[in-house]
Amino acid sequence: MDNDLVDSDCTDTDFIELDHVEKVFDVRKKTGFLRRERRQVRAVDGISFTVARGEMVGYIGPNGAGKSTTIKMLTGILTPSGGRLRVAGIDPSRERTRLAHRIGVVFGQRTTLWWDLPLIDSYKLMHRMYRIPDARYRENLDRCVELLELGELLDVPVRQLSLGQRMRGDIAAALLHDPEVLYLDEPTIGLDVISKAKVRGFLRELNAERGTTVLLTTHDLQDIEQLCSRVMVIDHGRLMYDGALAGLHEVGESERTLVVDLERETAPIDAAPARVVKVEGPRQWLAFPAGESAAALVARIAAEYPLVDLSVREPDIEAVIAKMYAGTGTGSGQAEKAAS
Ligand SMILES: Nc1ncnc2c1ncn2[C@@H]1O[C@H](COP(=O)(O)OP(=O)(O)OP(=O)(O)O)[C@@H](O)[C@H]1O
Repeated sequence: MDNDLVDSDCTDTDFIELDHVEKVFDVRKKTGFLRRERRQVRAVDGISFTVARGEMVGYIGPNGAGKSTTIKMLTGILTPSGGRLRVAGIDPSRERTRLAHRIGVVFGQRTTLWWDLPLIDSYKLMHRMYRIPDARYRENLDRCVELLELGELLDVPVRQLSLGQRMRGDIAAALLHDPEVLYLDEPTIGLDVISKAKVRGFLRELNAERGTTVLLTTHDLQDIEQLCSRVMVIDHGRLMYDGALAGLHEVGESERTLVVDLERETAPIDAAPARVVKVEGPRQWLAFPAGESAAALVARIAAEYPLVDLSVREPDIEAVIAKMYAGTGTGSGQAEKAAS
């Protein structure tokens, strides 16, 4: 990584910096045959936070919360309506091209690859577009091909790749120019368990080895649990929580579910504070506080019951956030305001 490229007006602790950032969209809505009403949608409503160099942070919230809008401002695609925003000391919307050499972006629902070209041709085009020195391009490509298992896929047109293969291809594309910051918008959406594990493993390694700063939006709490020590929750464009995932579970009093398969039907398992919420033959579902260790609970059950198999299900983000609001009485903020 090119540490010598770091701007002097940015320190390692405020590598990404948002200070009361706002984004307001003007929307025209048809209200009658010839009538249109102008409305303002306050997609991001005064958000402030900093991310240190090398941090991996989850950025989560319900649909329409303002996550993508924030990421688009952080890449320079959108200009904030108010507030101050810097990435590596750069104002993204003013110096979008300069910033592009320092950041990588992966949108899970869209691809940056050329649909009809073999994967390797997209990478060759990026090599030239970003003017990546040959040796560095080769080194980064080899590393991504190895760790993301892309070797067999390089000559396959992107349109023929599975979703998981395409996602790994997109992640490699975002990293060929050695970005210091990687924004990932739903990188595991629609992937099967094995593909998710590959993507997560790769991101962990990237962060550990290269110190790449990662900002991750996702609806999958396991992404956060396995990758991020810090999570920020936004809703209605406002920052509602910033801290550890375990703390979020406490605020939201959320529960995880342990699904156990026993050798035979038994009476409901007695393992407080976990409680049986459903029984179907030899399979039982136990809800337990998300902040508690699943390993300790499993060990207790395994010692007393004929356990054959088990899995742990995470609460979904919407449920955690809904409970969080129920506990604090917040979250009913108005995101939309009539402009005139
Ligand atoms: N270009 C736009 N014009 C008008 N409104 C917009 C525009 N882009 C986003 N919005 C609105 O801003 C709000 C925040 O949208 P955003 O896409 O940032 O949410 P999100 O948290 O990424 O949601 P999701 O999880 O569904 O992707 C929504 O109300 C959305 O309808």
